[in-house]
Amino acid sequence: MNSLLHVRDLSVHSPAQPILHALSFTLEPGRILAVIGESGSGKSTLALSLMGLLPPGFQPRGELRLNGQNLLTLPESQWCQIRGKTLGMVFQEPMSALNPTRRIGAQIADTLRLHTTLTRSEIRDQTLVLMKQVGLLKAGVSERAYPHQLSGGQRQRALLAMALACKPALLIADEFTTALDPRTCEDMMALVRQHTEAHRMAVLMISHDLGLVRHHADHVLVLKDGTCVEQGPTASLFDTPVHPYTQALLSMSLHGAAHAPFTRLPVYTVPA
Ligand SMILES: Nc1ncnc2c1ncn2[C@@H]1O[C@H](COP(=O)(O)OP(=O)(O)OP(=O)(O)O)[C@@H](O)[C@H]1O
Repeated sequence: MNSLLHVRDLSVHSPAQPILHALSFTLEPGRILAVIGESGSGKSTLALSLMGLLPPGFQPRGELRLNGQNLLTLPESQWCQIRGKTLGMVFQEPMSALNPTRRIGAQIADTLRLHTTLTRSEIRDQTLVLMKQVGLLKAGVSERAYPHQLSGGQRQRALLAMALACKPALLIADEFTTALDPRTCEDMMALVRQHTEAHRMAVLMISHDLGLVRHHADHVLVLKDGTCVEQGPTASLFDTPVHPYTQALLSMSLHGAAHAPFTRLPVYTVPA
């Protein structure tokens, strides 16, 4: 089996309620898997499980294998080695992921310093290469700028530079394009695609933008109330959705709702 990520029977309980129910899927190197579903369906909980960042009191069960290793059994010290190196992460709100007191160049360099054996001058050169790749240099952003001196889109570009710095095997992207203008969004996705092709990076992408998902994802997994109701190759899932919930989700997007947060869909009960 070629899978980079093998999720089997992943369930997550919060102290109050079950959040995810026996999710199973695989992700191969170089592939993009999109997870879609209404607000509250558990997409971010899945992303946080994959990064070992579940809130206190949340209990994951099952198997989350990355390159064969079950992440759910790892101590925090080993998670710290994986995050930023094998696992890259980008989120919707970049300000919460950036240190407001450190310059952008230094924060990108930190990732390289932590996870590579590059020399000081190689790190400086590579930081500039990354800033160029994500379009920060072209936008006139200096490596000496602080996060508050950047626009939201520029901060997101800086976060992507940090996430891609160590050429991760898997990128978790949780609604990271939501606040971006269409041009920046396409630039960012193009860079992500370049990494999937050049470095065989796999991507688990969470998005409410079904146009973006259709254009960029290879596979799609549909979540409803923490349960996977349908998953499959993007073209067939969009062209011939089988599950009534998927049909309803996609028909909402046809009516122009793809770029807005989902409103509640008609209640559909998943058969036991
Ligand atoms: N820190 C938390 N404490 C308690 N419950 C939480 C917490 N975070 C999320 N939940 C609950 O877990 C469920 C799934 O939330 P989650 O954020 O994973 O959904 P989502 O699909 O990512 O939603 P959205 O699209 O709005 O980001 C919801 O019922 C939510 O209330």
